[in-house]
Amino acid sequence: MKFAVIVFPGSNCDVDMYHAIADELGEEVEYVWHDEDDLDRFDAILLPGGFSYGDYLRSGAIARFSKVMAAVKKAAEAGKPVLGVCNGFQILLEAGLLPGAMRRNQGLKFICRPVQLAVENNETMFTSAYEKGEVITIPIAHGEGNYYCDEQTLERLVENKQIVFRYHGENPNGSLMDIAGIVNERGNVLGMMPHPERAVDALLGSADGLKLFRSIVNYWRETHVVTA
Ligand SMILES: NC(=O)CC[C@H](N)C(=O)O
Repeated sequence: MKFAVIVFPGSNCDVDMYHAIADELGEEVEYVWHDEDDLDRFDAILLPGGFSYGDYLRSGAIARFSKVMAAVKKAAEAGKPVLGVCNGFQILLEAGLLPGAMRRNQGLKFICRPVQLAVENNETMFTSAYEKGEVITIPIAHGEGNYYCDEQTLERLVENKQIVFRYHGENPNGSLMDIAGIVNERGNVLGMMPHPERAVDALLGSADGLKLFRSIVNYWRETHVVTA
């Protein structure tokens, strides 16, 4: 299975993402610069965190016009797994690949620390290796993670089980319904504020993020590898 890590000017979690896939997961991975327009050779697309274009206007608001985003849309339409973490999530929202928007954190401060998440939906291609309701520890690092959407959208998210991760115990940024991560209706595009790529080894304080990447590989094998 081959992963793409999309790199924008200002990305800063691309190396961690690459490390998680290459060294911890043991799968093929390649960096892809934002001005590429063909992602057909990849099976899954990863949009890492950072400060693309310096977070000017709003986080992700400029990156979504990058050439590569048309190819990300195409991959999403083809049903390939697309994961956006933190700034990657913000870009997916700005690009309209996920519903809703991000506001500044309620306390108006950048927050960088581990938080607890509850796995709300473990029936996605990103979460099948978790138990339903499992509480996991994953670090956050953002200034704009206060997820917001209108009432109708929220109802739809709940009805379709699109809320995948919720903050557990304490909500660090004021997001609606403690939302930490959502998928699109089809279930193949996941955006999340916490950083699973920073939680792939007990040495880093948690390895809980690894199951997310394993779920993607399991999904891909189930759908692509033919066994006798
Ligand atoms: N780690 C990140 O991706 C940061 C995202 C974005 N720049 C923010 O502060 O909200």
